[in-house]
Amino acid sequence: SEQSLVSARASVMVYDDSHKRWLPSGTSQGISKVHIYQHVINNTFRVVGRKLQDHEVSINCAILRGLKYNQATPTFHQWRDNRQVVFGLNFSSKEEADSFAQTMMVVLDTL
Ligand SMILES: CC(=O)N[C@@H](Cc1ccccc1Cl)C(=O)N1CCC[C@]12C=C[C@@H]1CC[C@@H](C(=O)N3CCC[C@@H]4C=C[C@H]5CC[C@@H](C(=O)O)N5C(=O)[C@H]43)N1C2=O
Repeated sequence: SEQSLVSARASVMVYDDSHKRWLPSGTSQGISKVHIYQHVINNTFRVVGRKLQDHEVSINCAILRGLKYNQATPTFHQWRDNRQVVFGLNFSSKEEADSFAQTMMVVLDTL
């Protein structure tokens, strides 16, 4: 019932506001395969990432109207979820960052 619109390799990070530093998301560092999934029945979207090594879920974040997607650098993009958690994606390549961002912008336009 969910289809992947785009996938990209990225290191998923979460910003620790209290210590002003980025932490790897999940129990270990490592590259994830990060998708934007569309739930076709209720037309909702989310970002889901799983570590390449052990398939641990590194991100599972709804894409909601009004999300501000910041392309801080060509390979590091970031946004706040609706609980104000800041996620960062450190992409493995500029090409993957571009295709992910392009799909994200299209999704945000349809919300
Ligand atoms: C208005 C607003 O909300 N602004 C938010 C951003 C935002 C804007 C608009 C909409 C949504 C959002 Cl979320 C904001 O500024 N935020 C969100 C939390 C963190 C941060 C605050 C302070 C620090 C200062 C430096 C900067 C930073 O984090 N980086 C610089 C650019 C890439 C650089 C790349 C990689 C990561 C990998 C580890 C660390 C490193 O390279 O070692 N690092 C970096 O250093 C990265 N910060 C931020 O991005």
